[in-house]
Amino acid sequence: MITCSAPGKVYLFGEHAVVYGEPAICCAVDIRTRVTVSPADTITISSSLGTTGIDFEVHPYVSAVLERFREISSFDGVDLRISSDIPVGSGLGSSAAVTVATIKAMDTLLDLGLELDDIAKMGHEVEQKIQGAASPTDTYVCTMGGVVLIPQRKKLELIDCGIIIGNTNMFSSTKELVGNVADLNKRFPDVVGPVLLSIGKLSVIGEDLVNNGDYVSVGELMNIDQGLLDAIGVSCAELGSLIYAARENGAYGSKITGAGGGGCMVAISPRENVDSVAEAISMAGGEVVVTNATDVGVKVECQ
Ligand SMILES: Nc1ncnc2c1ncn2[C@@H]1O[C@H](COP(=O)(O)OP(=O)(O)OP(=O)(O)O)[C@@H](O)[C@H]1O
Ligand SMILES: C[C@@](O)(CCO)CC(=O)[O-]
Ligand SMILES: [Mg+2]
Repeated sequence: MITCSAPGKVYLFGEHAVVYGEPAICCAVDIRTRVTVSPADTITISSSLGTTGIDFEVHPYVSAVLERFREISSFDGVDLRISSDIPVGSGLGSSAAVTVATIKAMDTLLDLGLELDDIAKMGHEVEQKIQGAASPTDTYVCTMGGVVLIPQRKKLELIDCGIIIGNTNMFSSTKELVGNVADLNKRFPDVVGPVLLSIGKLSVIGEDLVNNGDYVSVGELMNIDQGLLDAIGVSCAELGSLIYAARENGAYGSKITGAGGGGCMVAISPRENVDSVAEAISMAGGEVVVTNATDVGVKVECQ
């Protein structure tokens, strides 16, 4: 029996624009998905979503990973169990974490010796296949851990401040939100194009600010990013009220994280303000997760 885990993530800047090749800065957080595999005669996938075989309705990401391993290796079956602290479909990279943890678990079970870069690449291919369009960001950061700049795949300094997540508990599908932005861009390219370019500029400026620990400026740029994300239709009233509650109660900055349209917002704050920001988000109706950046990417938990 082998158990592997991978972390969730929050975006400081750049979700959606990164799908169009713009830069993004993304940070792994200390909330993890665990995948346990043992050899079996047939394929069984068990999670909070149900128990299935290969099933692209219920378990699309894991099914795609297992099909991929059928192409590169041979195995009769596998008993695969998922347990996760990352809320599903909420902008914290649950799909990337389950994909990458499954790849590492199958790699370890079949003794294939994949490198981390191979795992991130396979994870990206799986997200592209299932979502239609996907950037390499989520699968790369949850493979490598830390704070990463995409598309350069460059590690930045780990951020050392409070990270407070507020979950609206409204499910949102990344595939659907990415599709909505694509439609808007098709209809109004002269407006949406420059917005996506501006989002990309935030990461160009943000790289040094992150490395220098200038979280006041990082927070200001996160607030600008939120305005631009709202402009392309991926915010909503519930996210907005959590985002403003955080800003009014001591956050450096706050914004949607991930696909938006529901799911989670993220705030960064001085450590001494974490409690007041968390309480404000909770009072505004959000489910709060206080977390930290983590350098620990995908890993074997036990073997
Ligand atoms: N613990 C889990 N068990 C089984 N499947 C999961 C699990 N976590 C995520 N998934 C799969 O990932 C899908 C959600 O992925 P989606 O990309 O829409 O959201 P997300 O990854 O949480 O958010 P984002 O991509 O914005 O960070 C689920 O519908 C399911 O197919
Ligand atoms: C919305 C998006 O930019 C982030 C999802 O976490 C999609 C992607 O990068 O694949
Ligand atoms: Mg996802």
